Order: sequence, then C-alpha cells, then structure tokens
Amino acid sequence: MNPHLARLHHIASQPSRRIIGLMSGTSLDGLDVALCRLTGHGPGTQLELEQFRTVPYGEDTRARIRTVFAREQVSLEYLTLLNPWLGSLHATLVLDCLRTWQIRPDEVDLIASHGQTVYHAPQHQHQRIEFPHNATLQLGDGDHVAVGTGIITLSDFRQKHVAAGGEGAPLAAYGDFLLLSSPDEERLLLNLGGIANFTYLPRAGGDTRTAFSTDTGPGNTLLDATVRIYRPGLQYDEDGRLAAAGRVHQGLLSALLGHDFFVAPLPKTTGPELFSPDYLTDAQERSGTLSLSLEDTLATLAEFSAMGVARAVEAAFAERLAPTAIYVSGGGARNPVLLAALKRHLSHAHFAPTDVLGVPGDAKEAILFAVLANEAVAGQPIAIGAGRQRVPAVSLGKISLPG
Ligand SMILES: Nc1ncnc2c1ncn2[C@@H]1O[C@H](COP(=O)(O)OP(=O)(O)OP(=O)(O)O)[C@@H](O)[C@H]1O
Ligand SMILES: CC(=O)N[C@H]1[C@@H]2OC[C@@H](O2)[C@@H](O)[C@@H]1O[C@H](C)C(=O)O
Repeated sequence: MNPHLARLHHIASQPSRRIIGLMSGTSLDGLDVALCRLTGHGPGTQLELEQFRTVPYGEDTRARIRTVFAREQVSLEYLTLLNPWLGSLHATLVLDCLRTWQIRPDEVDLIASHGQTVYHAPQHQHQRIEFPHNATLQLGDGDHVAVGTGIITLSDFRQKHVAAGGEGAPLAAYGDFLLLSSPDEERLLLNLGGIANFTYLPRAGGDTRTAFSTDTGPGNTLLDATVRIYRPGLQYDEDGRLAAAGRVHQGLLSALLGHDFFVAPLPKTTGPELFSPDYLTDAQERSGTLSLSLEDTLATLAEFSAMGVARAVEAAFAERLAPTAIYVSGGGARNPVLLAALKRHLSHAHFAPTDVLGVPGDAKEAILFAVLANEAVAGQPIAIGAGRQRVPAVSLGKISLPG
C-alpha cells in the first residue's frame, strides 16, 4: 500500500485527529490558521481549538489576488501562475505558524485548506444559458500545500457541493450543525464577513432537515471597497467611525435594495462579483447620489448590509417566530454601526458573539473546514437540510498526498 494511504487509514481510524483549518476569505485580510483537535465525528464531534492566528497578507499578496479577484476578464496565464503560488504561500505560512507554536509537521494529521475564492458564479448570477449550472473557483492548489508542508491536505471543498446540486456555498451549515446545535434553543449563527450569511439550527434532536445556511448579501465588502476608493491607504472603516458620522440616505438605500437577489428564494449565495463598486455606482446614478459624502454613503451601506440580513431572516421565518438567539462572528461584528442597525431591524432577538459558545468568531470559518476534513476522512456524508433545496448530503474535499 502507498505509505501515505496507510497513514491516512491510520489517521481515519483514530478516536481523534489534529487538523489545521485554513481560510482566506473575501476580505483578503490574510490567512486564518486554526489548529484544531477534533474528537469523534458526526453530531458527537468535540472541538478543542489549540491555536489560532490570522497571518495578515502583505500588500503584494493582496494586489496579486485582486488582479483576478471577482473579475470577469483576466489573463489566463496570470490565473495559472497564481494557483500554485498561493498554494506554496499557504504552505509556507502554515510552517511559520507551526514553528511559532513549536509543533512539528509530523505532529499534525491533516490540513483542511479552503483556498482563495476568486470567482463565484451561481447560475442565478451568471445567467449564461449555455452553462445551466452553478460554478465556483478557489485557488491555492492542495498538492502544493501537501508537498510544501509534508502534511496530507484536503482542499477544494466546494466542488462536490456543486456537483451534488448546490451552489458551492455556504458550507457553514455543516460545521455549525455538528459543533453548535443545542438541545436548549434554536439558533441563528450570523457571519458578517465580506459577504454576510447565516445558518439556522433547529434544537439538537429536532428536525435536522430544517437546518440550512444562506448568504444574505454584502457584509463588509461594499463598505471596504468604498473606503478604499475614497481613502486610499485605509483597508476598512475602523470601528465604523466614518459611518457613525454619516446619515442614511433613503433614496440610495432603496436603489441598493432594488435587486432580484433580495427577493430570490433561500438558500442562495452571492459574492463581490455582484456586490462590487459598480453595483454602488449604478445605485448612486439611479438615486442621484453620486456626490453624497463618504460618511453618508458608508452609513447607507451599513444599513443596506443589515437590511439584507433582516430580509433574509424575514423570508426564512415568514410563517412563524424567528429564533431569538443570534450568535455573531466575522469582522463585521466589530463594526458598531452595522451591529446597531442589525439590532434595530431584528429587535426580537438577543445578540451574542459566537465566542460565548466556545468558538471564537475570527476562527470560526477556518474551524469549519477542519470539521469538514474530519468528516471526509472519519465520518459519513453529512445529512442535514434534506427538506431544503440545494443542501446536498455529501462528504467534501479532495485529498492531496505529500509524496
Ligand atoms: N474594528 C473593526 N471595525 C470595523 N470593521 C472591521 C473591524 N475589524 C474588522 N472589520 C471588518 O471585517 C472585515 C474582515 O472580516 P472577515 O475576516 O470576517 O472577512 P472574510 O472572512 O474575509 O469574509 P468572508 O466571510 O466573506 O469570506 C474587514 O475587511 C472589515 O470590513
Ligand atoms: C464562494 C465563497 O467563497 N463563499 C464564501 C463567502 O464568504 C462568506 C460567504 O461568501 C459564504 O457563502 C462563503 O464562505 C463560508 C465559509 C461558507 O461557505 O459558509
């Protein structure tokens, strides 16, 4: 037997595994590295987060990714070159973290690498009739991560979801369901990243077919892009200070909300391909607000993100009361203007950070991929959401051997 397959077999048969989850999200702020000890599998999975770090990307890395990120037209050569480069970069960053944590690579069982989404194309967004299916593309090839670190690597988690009829996202439902279901309450887990999404979890032991996750629209992506355009050098509106000094412009807000995405059935996904600076410019033109101040524009965009979340919650729970327990993660949880708007629109709910559930918000998505890898090698296809469209019961991820 191939010794790497023998090692994988051994890892899969152990009661617990040490897995590094890697996530690089749409905000391009850096690589999240979560060293997890996962015991068991399925709904009994236990998580111990041993270490976590976000390794910030340098300006050069961000610029390379932005050369292709969410763009319809790019150089095919550049894309081809970026794929192994990112994989090797991620391998190097993992080795740097392991050195800092004084852990040898052979003390880690698996890496679960999300890669970098560079283009997300659900059918409702690309609308090309010659391609009647969903598609999504993540770069940072798993073979490069495996060979570069010497650690068996699972990657490219989204393709199986698409192959089985999903949009390739959000995958959060699977990990949230395994780690965060509670017998005491039904929950919403709200992630405010570049794109905002939430997972609905019924009470543990309840009807698992009702669990699902959905994107709701922009989280921070338009806020960040606008700050970068008006204030080059700034990456985002720290603590929402600029937005707090502005006022919501109702005309611009209506124009922003006037897209079919906000009335499309749940679950649904989106990305910065749609919610780009052009989307804002178009709404500004239609509402005659091209010369609105930066502060008022940001205040309106924060309101827009919050209303996207509120509309999706209303749509999901049109016929009954929405869960009152909402746990928040993602960088947008640090934006007080966004949070205040959410609390206004979802006034029935109690908000708390996911940290109170033992899962630090900043690490949650990286942990999610470690959980998916754990299921792929030691578990079963994850059967949730069978009552909802596009939540396939599959195990996710491709396996790269280091030699
Ligand atoms: N102190 C802060 N004040 C305001 N906003 C903040 C603060 N800290 C982080 N953010 C916002 O959070 C963003 C990063 O969020 P996060 O890391 O959750 O995104 P991501 O994981 O890349 O996105 P996605 O989940 O869509 O892939 C920043 O770009 C910024 O907009
Ligand atoms: C295609 C893609 O990378 N989507 C991301 C993105 O970031 C947030 C939101 O849009 C979510 O749908 C997804 O990530 C999380 C981890 C998910 O799949 O659940």
